[in-house]
Amino acid sequence: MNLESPITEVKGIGAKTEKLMNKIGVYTVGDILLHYPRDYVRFKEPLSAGEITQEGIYAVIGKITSAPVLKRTNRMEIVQAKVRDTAGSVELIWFRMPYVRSQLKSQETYIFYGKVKQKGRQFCMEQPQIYTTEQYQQKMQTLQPVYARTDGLSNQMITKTILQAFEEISLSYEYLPEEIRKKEGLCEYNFAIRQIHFPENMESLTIARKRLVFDEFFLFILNMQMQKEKKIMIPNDFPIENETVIPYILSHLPYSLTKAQKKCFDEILTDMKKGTAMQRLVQGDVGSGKTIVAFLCMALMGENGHQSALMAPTEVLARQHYETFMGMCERFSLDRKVILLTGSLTAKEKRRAYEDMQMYQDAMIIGTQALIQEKAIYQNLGLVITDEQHRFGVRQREKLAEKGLHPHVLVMSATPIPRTLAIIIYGDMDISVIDEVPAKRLPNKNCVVGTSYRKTAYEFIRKEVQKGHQAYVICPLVEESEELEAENVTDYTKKLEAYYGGGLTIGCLNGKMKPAEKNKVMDAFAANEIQVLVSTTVVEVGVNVPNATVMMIENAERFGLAQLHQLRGRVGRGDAQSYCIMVDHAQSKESKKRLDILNRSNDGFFIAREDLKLRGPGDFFGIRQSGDMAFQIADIYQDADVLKRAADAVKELLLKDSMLEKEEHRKLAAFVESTMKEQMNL
Ligand SMILES: Nc1ncnc2c1ncn2[C@@H]1O[C@H](COP(=O)(O)OP(=O)(O)OP(=O)(O)O)[C@@H](O)[C@H]1O
Repeated sequence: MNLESPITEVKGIGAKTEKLMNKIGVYTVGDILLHYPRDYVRFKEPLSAGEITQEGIYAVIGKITSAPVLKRTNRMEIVQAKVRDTAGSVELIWFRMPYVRSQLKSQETYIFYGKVKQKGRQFCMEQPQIYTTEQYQQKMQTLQPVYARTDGLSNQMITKTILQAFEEISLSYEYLPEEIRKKEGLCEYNFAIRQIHFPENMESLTIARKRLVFDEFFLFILNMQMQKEKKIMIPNDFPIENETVIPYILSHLPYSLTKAQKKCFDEILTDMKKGTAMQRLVQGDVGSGKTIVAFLCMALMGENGHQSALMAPTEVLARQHYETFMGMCERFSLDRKVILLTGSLTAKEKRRAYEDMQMYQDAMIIGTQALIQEKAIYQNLGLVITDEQHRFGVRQREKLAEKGLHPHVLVMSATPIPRTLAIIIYGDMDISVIDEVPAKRLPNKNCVVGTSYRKTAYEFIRKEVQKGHQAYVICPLVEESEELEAENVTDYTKKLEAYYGGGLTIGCLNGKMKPAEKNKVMDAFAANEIQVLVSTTVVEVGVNVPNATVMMIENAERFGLAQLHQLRGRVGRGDAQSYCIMVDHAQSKESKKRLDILNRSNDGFFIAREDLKLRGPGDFFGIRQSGDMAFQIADIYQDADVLKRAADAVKELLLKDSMLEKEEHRKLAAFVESTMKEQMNL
């Protein structure tokens, strides 16, 4: 077995599990090993039965007071037992596990681990894991991985598969040159990949993570720099001869551009008139007005007879932009074809979109990744605008170039990255910054509260809705989790429905829904048919419903500051005063300190800088700052130092051996080559 072997070669993986694995992007043995945990949990200090006073995940220590009983219903067998102390008891229930009965001996002490629910006045633990005291002590030393997963594929199944894969595979390669590894004090790849899944302790996890983060940055920058070396300047094939559309649009806009928007557009215009194709990044804080800049660019292209495309990260956003652009064309009486191309269009609609792309040489085309697939054939594509999530790297440019296309490229980013870091990450691009929001807008009012404040928050939401406004409530999880204690949208929606008792219309949105369902919910929210939207972070990037004025975030402590800032950027987009309520479940000193930064400022760049100051190595549980960047484990904020070191290491390496031809760099060259090929297969 090797890394390229199909996942079915791992013992125990049949066709059914294979399908589920595919759903989380796992096709090969290599894929599952790169499916890093998204969190870790420590086994908790055990409590005695009487110490349990509310629902949650617990370890309960105690004696089984009487022999477990086995009950048979016509559907299944159920084993029941009880742990008891003088202050209380917890009932234990196992479904479809009759063998448990013979495992447990009356009057012996065990530790039971699992989720406790309250049924009437009795606390109940369902499907608890059983440990002896010694076994549990050992477990407490280790950290348990928690993986991103899908319905039907349990954390245990993923864990088992990875353990099995480690048994069967020999991981002996080390591609990082010894010199770099030593200088940077990095552990071996072998060690890192094992420890990231099954860390022996916190220290080894930190060591492992350091290595993998370094690798990710190092390979990314190396790739970029090597391509840059090879790259010949692409000539600008799209002359701008007519600019009249710009002053025309600007004079018909209901507002005037901010100074920062103007400066940014001027920089773009200068690029477009240069002899070579543009490659520019526009960084703008949430709500700073990037969309109008994109529209101006695309209108200009159309005016000069060139097509342009805007690639959004999600269907929801693509549709939103499409509607906005259609609306603007109408308002400015611009006779320009706007085409929508996304994966969820029907076959007939897609065919129509392709035909329109053939017919209208000056069209504005808006869509998702579907825009760069085989069947999308352009006429004279002069400009591609994308966002950082699908950062249109050299690879994708090559993909377009294969089709004979060399458009200008504009990348839009709402992640406020300090300039020093942006220069490294976007080393192959020029950078513009929109560093102000429209002046008339009222800054959001923020508060950080505990869970006891919920009722007040719900009543506040009710009042805002009565005024005609809308609210978002964000939860970290889609559904209840066995491993993580955090709110989930499924149960929360029910809870809110029960609370408001039909008085308010509640909607539910999450990433697992089909695109068509998501569109329906978003359309209903945009039309104010849904007044309170309970959602995961799928609304994070770019959603623009200016009528929404409340953003309530449950488990705010579980999100990165940049992510929270993005989330609250969904409100305060219209004229009305908006509010962000962050519910801190941890109430720890650290979480208070972090959330206070958001409380104090609405400026994304300030937040990013403060966040950098606060963070230390190893400070990463449950928090992925910039999940929207191209990195799997590395985090540009938290790992800013490593990013700089990796950039220096690449520079030094390429100075010595610019094409990686030396013997000691062979393995690295081969590795870079293979990762590049992978990226080509988009
Ligand atoms: N100069 C301006 N003055 C007043 N309003 C503006 C200005 N520019 C844009 N807007 C409005 O501000 C709102 C937010 O703009 P836009 O959707 O472009 O934000 P964005 O930069 O894409 O932010 P995000 O990254 O959060 O999506 C829109 O409703 C837009 O019409």
